[in-house]
Amino acid sequence: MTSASSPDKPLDEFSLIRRYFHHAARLAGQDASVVLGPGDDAALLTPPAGHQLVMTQDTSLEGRHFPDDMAASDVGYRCLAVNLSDLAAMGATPLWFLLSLTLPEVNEAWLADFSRGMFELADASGIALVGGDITRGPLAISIQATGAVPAGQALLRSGARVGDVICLGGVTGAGLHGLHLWQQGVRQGPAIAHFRRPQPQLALGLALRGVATACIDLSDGLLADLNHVLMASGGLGARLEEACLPLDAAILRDCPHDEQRRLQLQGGDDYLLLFTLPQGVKLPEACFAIGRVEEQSGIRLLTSAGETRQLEARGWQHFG
Ligand SMILES: Nc1ncnc2c1ncn2[C@@H]1O[C@H](COP(=O)(O)OP(=O)(O)O)[C@@H](O)[C@H]1O
Ligand SMILES: Cc1ncc(C[n+]2csc(CCOP(=O)(O)OP(=O)(O)O)c2C)c(N)n1
Ligand SMILES: [Mg+2]
Repeated sequence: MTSASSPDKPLDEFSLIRRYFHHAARLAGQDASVVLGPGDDAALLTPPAGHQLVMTQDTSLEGRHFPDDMAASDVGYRCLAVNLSDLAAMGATPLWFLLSLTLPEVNEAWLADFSRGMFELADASGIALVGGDITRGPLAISIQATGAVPAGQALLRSGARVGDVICLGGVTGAGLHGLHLWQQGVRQGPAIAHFRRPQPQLALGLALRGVATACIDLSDGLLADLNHVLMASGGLGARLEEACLPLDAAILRDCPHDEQRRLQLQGGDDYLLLFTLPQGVKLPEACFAIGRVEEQSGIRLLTSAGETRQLEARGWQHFG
């Protein structure tokens, strides 16, 4: 975040909220579920009949989740995207979100860009900002998002069964590759776009309801997140086929072989869906079948040379 502050007296907290985050007025009449948005002690919302609410929260910190020289509009977009990705993984339709902002100072240019980027994705995804909180401190953005699923239809991590096909909603690796390129000063190209503005797979999540046996979104890396599904499904294992693992064209071109594998299997920040399908179910468009769920615990790779290699389910971790 740059520190250009306004020469004028900074906006007070309430004016700032009204100026940049009172989006509810634009939603009036458009979203009848929001009885009261920002402005009262709490939001007042009407859940859709016959649905269960799906709630998630993710915090993004400058320097840890996004680089300190990332454009504010991309920061706004990204912080909401990572939460929508969790709703997608549950098969939920987005409804409402709360925004908790910790700001080192009032920088109006930054706030205008941040809110523009955030609302760009909010409007495109049909999710309404209904409240939040603002405090002073090192830049941190925490979003709590709520969605809905018809009762009993949420996609869970725990439903994978032996014999299920393990599938990917796209090509992994671009998230971390984008971060590495960013750190080298690159500011353009598909991997950078992917890192700046991850695209939550909401439509795929909806299409997988009643079809997929388990689902998760990839934030920490393919192996680490697949391991969450296998553990939640009763300690199962998996066999992945090297020949079926899709490799990003730019990674193939730019990176040495070991790095290609690391980005593909352990790179975080992909925000794609990983899901399991019962054998014989048609693979959704633009998805990849990469292996099978097995009884034997652990993740194995069947290499193109026909050897079986044990893989460590390592990925991004904040601690340890
Ligand atoms: N501080 C916390 N208190 C309660 N539950 C938490 C906390 N942090 C994470 N969780 C829960 O642990 C689970 C895994 O969280 P996380 O690793 O952040 O998953 P995700 O990648 O889906 O965001 C989620 O169900 C989340 O709600
Ligand atoms: C500046 C910067 N350094 C490193 C990363 C890589 N990174 C940070 S957190 C993370 C994993 C996802 O974040 P987390 O807080 O674990 O989200 P969750 O799994 O809860 O969705 C990754 C891959 C990044 N995105 N930005
Ligand atoms: Mg989380």
